[in-house]
This record gives sequence, structure tokens and C-alpha cells, in this order.
Amino acid sequence: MAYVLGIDLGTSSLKGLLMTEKGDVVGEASAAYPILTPQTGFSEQEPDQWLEAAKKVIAALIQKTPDMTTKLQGISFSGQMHSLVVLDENKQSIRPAILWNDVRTTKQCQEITEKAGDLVLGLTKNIALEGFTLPKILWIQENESENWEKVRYMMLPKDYLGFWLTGTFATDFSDAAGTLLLDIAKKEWAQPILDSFNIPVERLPKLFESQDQIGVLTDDIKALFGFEVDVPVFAGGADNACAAVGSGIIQDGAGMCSIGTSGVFLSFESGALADYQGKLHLFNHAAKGDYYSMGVTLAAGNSLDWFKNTFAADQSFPELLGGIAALKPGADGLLFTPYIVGERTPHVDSQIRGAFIGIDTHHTLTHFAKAVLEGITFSLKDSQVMMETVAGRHFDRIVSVGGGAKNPDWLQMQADIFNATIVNLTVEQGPGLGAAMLAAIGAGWFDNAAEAAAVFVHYKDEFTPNLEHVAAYAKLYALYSQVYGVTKNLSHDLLALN
Ligand SMILES: Nc1ncnc2c1ncn2[C@@H]1O[C@H](COP(=O)(O)OP(=O)(O)O)[C@@H](O)[C@H]1O
Ligand SMILES: O=C(CO)[C@@H](O)[C@H](O)COP(=O)(O)O
Repeated sequence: MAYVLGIDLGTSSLKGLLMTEKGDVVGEASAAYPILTPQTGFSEQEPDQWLEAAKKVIAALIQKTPDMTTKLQGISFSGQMHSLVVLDENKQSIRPAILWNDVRTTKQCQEITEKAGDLVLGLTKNIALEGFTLPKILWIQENESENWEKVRYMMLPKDYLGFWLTGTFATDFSDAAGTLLLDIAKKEWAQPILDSFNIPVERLPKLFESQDQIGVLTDDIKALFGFEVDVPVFAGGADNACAAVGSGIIQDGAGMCSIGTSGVFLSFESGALADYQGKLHLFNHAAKGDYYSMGVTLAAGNSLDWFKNTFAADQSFPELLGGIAALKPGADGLLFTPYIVGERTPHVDSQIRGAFIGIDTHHTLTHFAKAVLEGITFSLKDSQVMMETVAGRHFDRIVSVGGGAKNPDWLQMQADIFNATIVNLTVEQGPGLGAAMLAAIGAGWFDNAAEAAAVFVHYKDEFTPNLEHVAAYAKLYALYSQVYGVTKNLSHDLLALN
């Protein structure tokens, strides 16, 4: 028996998935960490908390499967995208990581667009958005100049884990694509962009294909966990690219919906590079040589987490959501917009905030919970509509992954709102599964993602649209689609008062 380990450094938690050559899951473990919000619009995490979570997860997996220390043949990663980790010359974290859902960098985005908007769009195929890495670098340059002088290493979250495990300063193309610093066609750091913003290329990691080996576990790490063999470590990928690999979205066909802390509606894009002028994100795939496009809801699971922690902290997800299926579509006239940290697709607006509309005295906690799930899913439908109108892509079948895929009523709601067949995976951890597949390819078990998918990817249930609900949601979505425009100015003015 041999194993590979996929580690997903998500926003809410780090997850580990131990798998065999046959694609069987022999171990799963996870460890959570908080998102720090020192002020509205700010979102940070301490990188060393990711390491602590990794130690707990790896130790837990070894406890469950002791021969992992002699039979592990590869480790790879998926990770939250864009978040900026900065280390000093001693490889110590200089400040908390600034995350992908932090929206403090509106001014820096404007600067990037004014100074090099066409250059950035031409080379990266994306526009400057608050969540991306380049605006965060400029924010540190402008607001924490002493910290900027100390920076010797800039990396993304999963790469900080790889740095700790192997000592190699590395990243992969799929994650690098989300920094706004990669020429995604040439697959090299875009020197014209670096020059425009005084960013020394030496501070950026070496680029690898996702399945390429970046090193082996260091002797210190081997001793820490009791590994008796050298374990190869492979570069890994952006969490959404890995989720696409783990969902089998490595050729034209199905779409993907991921409900994690963020929400993503994703499409495979072949090697022929499309260009959506930034209206959809376009990044290198973790499947070598291909790309993917996607729209992003900044607060998907985050909206549900916020609601649950604020109004139902004593309830489990099943308890809070147990009654939603009994309510008819639309939560009896209650609408929610998930803009609690601003929004990305289709509304590029860091200053918008969420709303409940239609509240009346008969609404219960269950009505509000259903409205939150419907609002999140309506927001993802916005990306589905963008995928159809901008990219001309329509999906009758959508693979649903992430924590949101744990709830069958939410999966049925997705089928009804998207008006498509929804399928989930036997392993709902799409990103972690993709990471394990990359380790398996790197370890030589398979030649490519397609071969790995044939063994590792298994679909579990199908949820077909209820046509009555489809019709009802079509009317509700038309109302939902008005809320941004109607609340935008009020929301901005309220924020300005704070
Ligand atoms: N049982 C559940 N039912 C519905 N939603 C859930 C459940 N468990 C977790 N979630 C949602 O899934 C999200 C976490 O999903 P995950 O894919 O782990 O996210 P991330 O990768 O961002 O950490 C949470 O924000 C939460 O709202
Ligand atoms: O910003 C994006 C994609 O552009 C997010 O999808 C992050 O990659 C975080 O992913 P999750 O932690 O929500 O899975």
C-alpha cells in the first residue's frame, strides 16, 4: 500500500486527505483557524497558525495510519488564492497575511489601472481587483514602508507551507496567475509589471508546474513527524484550480460551483487562451497547459458563517438549516445579498455591504437562514449569467464542491436556481482531492490529470431541477438582481459615516 497526501490550506481551515493508488480515502483531518478583521474591509490571518494547523492535521493522519511514515510517496497542496505572505531575511513573517477577501486596496487598484491598466490586462488577462496580490504589495509599500524594506520573500499561503516543509521558495503557475504579476501566456513573471511597481523579482518564488517536485521534506520535518523515508513534495495549485482537478473539470463539459468561504462558478478553458477583458477571472489551470475562467462571490460560506455565529452560535449547520426545505422558494418574501465584505463578480465594489430586504413579523430564524443560502446562490447565479453572456458557456451539469456541498437541501436549491443538474463528489473536499491527485501525478502513479481523474474522481448524488421551483426562483432572481443597484448608494453612504 502506498499513499499520497493532499493538503488544502483553505480560508476557514486546513484539511488533509490521505489516499491510496486506488483512489481510496484512508484518512481525513482538519484544523480551523480564525480570520482576523481588525477593521471593516480588512481580512488577515497569522501564517504561523496555518503551520500549527498543518502540524495537527499531519499528526492526526499519522495516528490514524501509522505506516504513512514509511509509505507516503508524495505531498501536494491547494491553497486560498491571492493572499500575501511577507517574510524577512530570517524567513520570519513580518506581518499577518492580507487575505483574498480583504478590500482595503481600492486606492491601489485605481493606481494600477491608471498607471498600467492595459499592460496588466494584456499580460495577466485580469484587471486590478482588491483581492489580488499586487494591490496588497502596493498597500504595504505605501502604508508600511518599514515593513516593505524588510521584505525578502513574498509568497502565497500554500507556498508558505511548502517553504516550511522543504525549504524551497516556490510557487506554481495557477497560484501565481492570481497575483497580477504573471504573464499567463508565457508562464513567467511579467518583468514590465514588476518594473512599473518597483518589485524586485528576487522577492518572488521560483515558478513550477503544479505537478512538478519542488523538493523533499527537510530532515527537521521528517524528525518532527517520524517519517522514515524521503517524501517528495509537489508544487500544488490554487484552491479553485485544484478543486477543478478534483471535480474532473479538466476538459470541456461540466461547470463547477464551489461554496467555501468564497463562492466560485468555474469553467474549463482549453490551451487556446481566451480573453474576457477581466469581466471573468482567467487563470492558468493546475492541469498542465490549460486554463480556467470563473466568477467569485466574496462572501459565500462566509455569509453563512457570519449569520450562524451571530444569530445561532449554539446550533449546528444541520440544526440551523434543518427546516429550509419545508419553506417554499424565496423564504416567504425575504431576500439577502451576500455583500458583507464587498463584492467581486459581477459588481466590482469594495464599498457595497449586504442587505436583508422584506423582513416582516412572521419571519423566523429558518426564514433568515434560507434567505442567506438563496442570496449566496443567487450571487453565484450572477457568475453563471456572466459565464453565459461573456464566455458563451452554458452548463446543464455542474459539480458542486466545498463545505456548502455538505447540505443536500442546498444542493437541491443550487439545481433549482441554476436550472441545471448538480452532482457532488464522494469526497466533498474538491481542492484537497485535486492536491492529492497532483501528488499522485508527481509521484509517477499517473501521466496526467485525466488518468488520475479516472481513478480518483467519483461522483456521488445527482440533484435535478424541480421545474416549479425553477420558475419561482427565476422571478425571485429578477428581484434579487435589482437589490445591488437600489442599495448601492445607501450602502456606500452608510459606510462613509463609519
Ligand atoms: N454542514 C454544512 N452545511 C452547510 N454549509 C456548511 C456546512 N459545513 C460547512 N459549511 C460551509 O462551508 C464553508 C467552509 O467550506 P470550505 O470548503 O472548508 O471552505 P474554505 O476552503 O474556504 O475553508 C463554511 O464557510 C460554511 O459556511
Ligand atoms: O479569491 C478567491 C478566488 O479568486 C477565493 O476563491 C480564494 O481562493 C479563497 O477560496 P476559499 O477559501 O473560499 O475556498
